Amino acid sequence: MLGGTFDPVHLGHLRSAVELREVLALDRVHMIPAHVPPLREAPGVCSAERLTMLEAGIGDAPGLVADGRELQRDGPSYSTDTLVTLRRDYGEQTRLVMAVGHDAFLRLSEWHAPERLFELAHVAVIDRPGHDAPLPAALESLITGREAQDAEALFARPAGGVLRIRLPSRMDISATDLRERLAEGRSIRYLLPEAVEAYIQSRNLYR
Ligand SMILES: Nc1ncnc2c1ncn2[C@@H]1O[C@H](COP(=O)(O)OP(=O)(O)OP(=O)(O)O)[C@@H](O)[C@H]1O
Ligand SMILES: O=C(O)c1ccc[n+]([C@@H]2O[C@H](COP(=O)([O-])O)[C@@H](O)[C@H]2O)c1
Repeated sequence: MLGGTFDPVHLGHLRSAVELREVLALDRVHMIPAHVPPLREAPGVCSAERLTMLEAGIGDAPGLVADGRELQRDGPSYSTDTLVTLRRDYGEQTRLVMAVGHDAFLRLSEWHAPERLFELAHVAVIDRPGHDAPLPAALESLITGREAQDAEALFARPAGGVLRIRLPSRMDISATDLRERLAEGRSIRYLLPEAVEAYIQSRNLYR
């Protein structure tokens, strides 16, 4: 699972998904837009449009799935609730991984039921350029004893571990920067898939 606000999806997300799948030999990466992101203000673009952009961005990429399951629930889109549904789909013994960028990981101890999260999945932390702040004390204690040195050690169990990953193509791209560029009438070309740019232009989003 790679969840996000995806407002809009960009190449930082998509390359991370492709490389996670390769590096961890995953069958599938479910990219799941948050309907109601729990720890940030409501996005300017509705979840249905963010899902449409994600579908356009993924195109026919093997193993990547634009998964709209969080749009089916009201209230904050807690990742534990989503992982419960993925667990139900894949069964108790399947190894599940929730991937987050380092910036999102830093706030994990503020999430809804973080201990429960580790009963449901492993957490893979993706290194992200410009985001190297040290872990807060509450997070350090949450992950004590959970860190795995490599994928083999992580996957000895179906859930409960933490793995830090430095993916080959780290990209200094953020949705915040894309929204600012669009608001200022500057180019976003080559920072996200052309199909997503075309959708944004056709709907005049982020102006
Ligand atoms: N360039 C990137 N490289 C690696 N991980 C990323 C990158 N951009 C986002 N992520 C991760 O993808 C997930 C979803 O991110 P999100 O949709 O919030 O994108 P964002 O670019 O961080 O957006 P915003 O600037 O609006 O906060 C988070 O776990 C985030 O850390
Ligand atoms: O479950 C939570 O409490 C929770 C709190 C904050 C963020 N998340 C999830 O983390 C992912 C990245 O969030 P964001 O805000 O960085 O786009 C996305 O799937 C969110 O739903 C989840």
